[in-house]
Amino acid sequence: MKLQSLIDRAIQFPSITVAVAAAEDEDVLEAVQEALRRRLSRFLLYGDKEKIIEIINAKFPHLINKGDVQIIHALTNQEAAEKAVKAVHLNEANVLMKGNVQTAVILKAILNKEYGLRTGNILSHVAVFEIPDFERLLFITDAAMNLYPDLGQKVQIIENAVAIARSVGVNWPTVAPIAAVEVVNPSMQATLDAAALSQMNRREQITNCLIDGPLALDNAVSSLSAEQKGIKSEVAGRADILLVPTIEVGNALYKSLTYFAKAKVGGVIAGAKAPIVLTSRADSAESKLYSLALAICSTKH
Ligand SMILES: CCCC(=O)OP(=O)(O)O
Repeated sequence: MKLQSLIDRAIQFPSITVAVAAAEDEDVLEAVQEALRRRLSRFLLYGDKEKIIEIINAKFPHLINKGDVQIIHALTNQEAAEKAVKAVHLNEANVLMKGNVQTAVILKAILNKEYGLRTGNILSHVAVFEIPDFERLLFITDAAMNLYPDLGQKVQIIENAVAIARSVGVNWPTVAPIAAVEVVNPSMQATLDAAALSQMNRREQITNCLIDGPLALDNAVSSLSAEQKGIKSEVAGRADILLVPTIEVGNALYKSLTYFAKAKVGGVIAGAKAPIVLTSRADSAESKLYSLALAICSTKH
């Protein structure tokens, strides 16, 4: 399965409005151009207006006369993030998109008690990868938001990721809580949580998916590795979603897939009032477009 399938799916939904925080970035504006070309969405671009127009004039001149794009000036990245979040809060936009702004700055606005986008649920990051020589899309959570989730938070992180996977057609995803080993070790919290999550799934406390762990990364994604190690698990070698134990594991895995394995990626924050497109600032325009498609698929239409 390819990430292009996300765009094919997103095209079928009615066009929505996306609020971009700190849009003064070439890759962001290229993704905007590609989304407009496919009639995926309209855009409210928040940021340094002069810089945005300068990049558009130099690189994407067709954008400037589009009625589907509105540019709103903001003095700082923080102001751009606040204004974009407020636009979603006020239902002027259906999706929020991180532009050239640090994750921490946009998260602060998202979590604002007055105008932020929190619901009762935990917010968590879900990334989906198309990896060369790997036959299916692989979801990884959480590489960007929750630092050291406890068991209760992991339950909600899985539920958010399952909802995202289902929104793009992976209807009964297999979930591997990842650890350094595939046996329960009382000294390793990740293995204890993985065992508890698997049992909660068996007892239908976590539904719409199949969870089994702990699994190490190799036996989660490779049946051969699982076979060689004698691991009997319905998820081993078949994992659709990898639940990582900490943000460091998730973020390093995310970036090693994109930098070393040349994977393509799309990423969103789930569990908020509206989907939030959140990639690394250094990700390509293509990745930002896939992320937008993922957000559109997961929007309540
Ligand atoms: C999903 C990756 C979040 C991240 O690490 O963003 P930056 O690279 O922009 O810090």
